[in-house]
Amino acid sequence: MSTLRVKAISSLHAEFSVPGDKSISHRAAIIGGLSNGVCEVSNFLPSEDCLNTLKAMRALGANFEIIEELEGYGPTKLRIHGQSMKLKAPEAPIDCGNSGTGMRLLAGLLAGQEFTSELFGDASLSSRPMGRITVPLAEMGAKLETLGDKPGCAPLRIHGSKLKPIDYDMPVASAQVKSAVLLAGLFAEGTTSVTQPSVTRDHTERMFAAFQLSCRTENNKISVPSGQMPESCDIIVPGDISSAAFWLVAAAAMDGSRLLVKDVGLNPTRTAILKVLGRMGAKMTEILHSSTGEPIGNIEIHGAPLKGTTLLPEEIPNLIDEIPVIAVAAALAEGDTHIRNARELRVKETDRITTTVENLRKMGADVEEFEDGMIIHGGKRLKGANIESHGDHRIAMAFAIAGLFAKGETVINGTDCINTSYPGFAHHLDAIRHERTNPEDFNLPVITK
Ligand SMILES: O=C(O)C1=C[C@@H](OP(=O)(O)O)[C@@H](O)[C@H](O)C1
Ligand SMILES: C=C(OP(=O)(O)O)C(=O)O
Repeated sequence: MSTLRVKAISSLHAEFSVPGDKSISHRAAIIGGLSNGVCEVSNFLPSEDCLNTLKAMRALGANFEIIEELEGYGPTKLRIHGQSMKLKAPEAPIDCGNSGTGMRLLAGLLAGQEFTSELFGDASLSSRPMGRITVPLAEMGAKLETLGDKPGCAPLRIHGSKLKPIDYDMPVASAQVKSAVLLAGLFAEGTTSVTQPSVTRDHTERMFAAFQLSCRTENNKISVPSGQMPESCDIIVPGDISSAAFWLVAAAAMDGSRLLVKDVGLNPTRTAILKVLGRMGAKMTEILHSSTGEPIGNIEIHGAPLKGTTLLPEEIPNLIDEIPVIAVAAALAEGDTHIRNARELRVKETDRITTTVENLRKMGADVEEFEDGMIIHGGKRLKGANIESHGDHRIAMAFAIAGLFAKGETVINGTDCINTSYPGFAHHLDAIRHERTNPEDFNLPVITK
């Protein structure tokens, strides 16, 4: 089991970009693989989650060629050969690894195929709820079996069939469920709609538009007609704001620091963290430099003494993956931070309410746990501790950031999981820990094939 050791730093002055967006990379692999030609994808995220989705699409017939590779990880630039909506039956069960997004989106895709397939994942993924997708997909006419030891959990056996369209009132604010139903909708006979209880990330809708698939959003109802063919196109994946969030928090909480994160996704359904850090007192400027498809830009942030805040219920889905590191920011801020209405955290890679609270307490923070979140009474000096990631990438990275502020050494146990979403995190952490200011020290090694 690998570990990271972190000590406090006194300044952070850096400029760099983070690897590609995980959500967008999954969708580029899936929709590119369905398209009617060759798609070049730049800044693809070569993390384990996205590589599993890419391999899944290859098992379904959509091959890819690597143009550029992040050394030791996988493709950052590739060419996907679309299958014009005609997938082949995979020869073996498909491994989704640790990825809820991969499994749920692929299940939607497979529900409409005229063959039987199986999806499985690691222990964490095998304990996450799949009923949220099997229910609407069964309503569309697919037969899905959950084969896991835990009821309603993976592995999934999917007996695909001709689908009928549904008008689905989604009970949870989940972009994965929405996307699974919309992908299935491409293979249904008629128009499929999903109504979401509040705005969730809209990368599927934007990716559909990039591939010239008609898809309408009106008052939180998203509708997709069937009988469409995705027109192949080239995709540039922006940097992942969920990865940038770790450094944004580090800079925000360090008075006198300056950080410039370049070429990062600024999709408004993902930027709630910027609003929260702004309310906490961080000084920020966003400069948008491209807004076709997915908005991309730079974020410049200056640290300041932070104060507590309350996360708004409608913000929760738009910063769900950033909550562990927001909790770290809250522990470093003066006053109370209320994180409630966030029950969804209990069904992520770990129960992130428990794992965040447990590790914050180990570091000396004052935290109250609730069924749907936590209240953090900030301002106590953090102390180094032995942190357990429990195999959860966001927990491992969030507490590496906490370690940059703690008295004494912080040891994070179980850091291999970081490759789920952020290859190169250890390199960036090393540059930050050594208080490097030269942008070149942050570059990750890319090999052209
Ligand atoms: O659609 C996506 O790409 C994602 C949606 C979110 O999950 P939910 O849809 O379960 O909220 C998020 O936590 C996950 O990391 C990525
Ligand atoms: C929850 C996450 O991802 P997924 O649901 O795809 O496993 C995450 O990346 O924090």
